[in-house]
Amino acid sequence: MATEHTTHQTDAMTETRSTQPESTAYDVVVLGAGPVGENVADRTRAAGLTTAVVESEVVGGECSYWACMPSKALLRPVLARADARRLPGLSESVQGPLDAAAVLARRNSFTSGWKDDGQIQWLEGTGADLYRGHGRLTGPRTVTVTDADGAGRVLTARHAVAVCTGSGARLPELPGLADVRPWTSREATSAQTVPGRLIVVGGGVVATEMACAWQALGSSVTVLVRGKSLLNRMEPFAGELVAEALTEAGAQIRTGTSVHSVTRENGTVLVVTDGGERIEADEILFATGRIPRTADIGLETIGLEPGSWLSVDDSLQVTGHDWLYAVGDVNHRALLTHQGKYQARIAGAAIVTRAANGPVQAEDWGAHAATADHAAVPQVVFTDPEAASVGLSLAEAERAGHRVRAVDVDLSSVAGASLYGDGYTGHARMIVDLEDETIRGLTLVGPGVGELVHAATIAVTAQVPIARLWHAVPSYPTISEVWLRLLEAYRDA
Ligand SMILES: Cc1cc2nc3c(=O)[nH]c(=O)nc-3n(C[C@H](O)[C@H](O)[C@H](O)COP(=O)(O)OP(=O)(O)OC[C@H]3O[C@@H](n4cnc5c(N)ncnc54)[C@H](O)[C@@H]3O)c2cc1C
Ligand SMILES: NC(=O)c1ccc[n+]([C@@H]2O[C@H](COP(=O)([O-])OP(=O)(O)OC[C@H]3O[C@@H](n4cnc5c(N)ncnc54)[C@H](O)[C@@H]3O)[C@@H](O)[C@H]2O)c1
Repeated sequence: MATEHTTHQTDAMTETRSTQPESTAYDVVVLGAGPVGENVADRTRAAGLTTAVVESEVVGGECSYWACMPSKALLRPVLARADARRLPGLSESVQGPLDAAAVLARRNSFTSGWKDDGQIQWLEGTGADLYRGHGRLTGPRTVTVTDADGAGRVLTARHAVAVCTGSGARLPELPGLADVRPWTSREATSAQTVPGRLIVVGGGVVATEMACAWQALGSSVTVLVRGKSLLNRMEPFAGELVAEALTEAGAQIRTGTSVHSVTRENGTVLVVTDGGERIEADEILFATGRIPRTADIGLETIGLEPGSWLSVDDSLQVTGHDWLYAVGDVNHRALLTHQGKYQARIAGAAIVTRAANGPVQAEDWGAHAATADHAAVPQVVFTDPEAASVGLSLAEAERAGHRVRAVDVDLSSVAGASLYGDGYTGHARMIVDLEDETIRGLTLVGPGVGELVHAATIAVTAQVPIARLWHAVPSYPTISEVWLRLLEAYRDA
């Protein structure tokens, strides 16, 4: 790959030569090699733009090592056992505890022992140049990389810098919290032993998934939720059904409960709640949201606020800087790997088109607009039962001023669901826009529904009219027949 090495020193400056970092020019510099940075680089390289990628930890980012992959590796045996336990003839042989050591070992293999050789190989296959070290903007179009030995290197970008530095765990401000050595999502996904008792603080996705995993692996889990319910960004029945199942699995869920203080003595964690209750545990996980990894990336050198989420337009360009893109978690549009990778494809295409002075298709659903971020973000919560959604919930649709109707179906009425497992419990809600009779959102909760959500994503994204959906016939007897029940419920209401 052609790169242009420039030495900024003149002969008159030879005495400073040894202290000036070497400078290398690229078409594109990508800061952060998580799933999103990798995909931006893949797109710009595919179009022949020279591309540098800077990574301070491991290529593959949070998702591969401390988030999606290890968490789902922990949860998969939990969900498989729960499914098996719903089937007479099979349930008798899966009544015992999970082999936690084997589950943790399989999880370890999915993170390649937290080594990134495979991901580096993939990245190098794209033709991008990898720089290991901490990257900071040091002015417009300029990134300085400081490696582990403290040596600096300057990378300049002819066309674009893409900030893809992701997010980190947010901890509440509680006195002495650092001394407690709390778990964040990193420890919750990488722990090598099962704590006897685990307190989980938070009611979001990380809290519910990790409560489900560690309870099944043998911990006694207590979830402290400051609000009234779990998963409160989804339809209310999602949090209710997941809470019921977690409770049935043995976890304790305390809603309306905040941590007043937390200490650790002789290895034991003691939480005093705002109601004065004292709860002891061996570990405590704070699953209390995310902060952007922008505190130390030189934003101040280009007039932006360090530590802030980076606000972007639909082509992922940072407001006020035509050479700067912020893609993935760092822009706070949708903190999900698949959505960040979608943004990466859009941003990559926009960078390539602008570099060639081509026409930018920034209109809704155009090649250079991440419109789905507003209209059709899918998500699967891998708890037992799974909760899957795309688009707007009823509350979100109403808040946005859409004239909608919610259509509800009990999933146990679907033949495929009752075959899937005895006592199948689940629920579906479709949000129909009454202006054009298209679907604005769909939420499914129940065992195995995660694999169903993409059909809904297509329907929402393509704005398929209800009249046409009648011709999309689901196979009998699959859980997908919920679509028929939803259409019937809409027609007959
Ligand atoms: C426990 C957990 C489970 C999750 N499960 C799912 C799931 O099942 N499905 C899903 O879609 N999403 C899931 N997510 C969300 C998903 O992990 C993120 O949306 C995704 O990782 C974001 O990708 P990213 O590339 O934007 O950021 P990251 O994955 O955070 O990658 C950013 C990269 O930038 C690097 N970096 C940061 N600063 C610098 C710097 N100054 N210089 C050089 N490099 C730098 C970091 O080291 C890192 O490698 C989960 C999150 C958590 C916490
Ligand atoms: N399967 C998946 O798709 C998946 C899995 C895990 C995480 N993620 C993504 O990662 C992101 C982060 O997840 P998360 O669960 O950490 O964040 P979240 O924003 O989903 O949930 C945070 C929870 O912590 C609570 N909280 C915040 N501050 C608190 C405090 N001081 N005290 C008590 N409770 C507090 C909130 O009320 C909320 O219940 C999410 O946006 C999610 O999309 C996705």
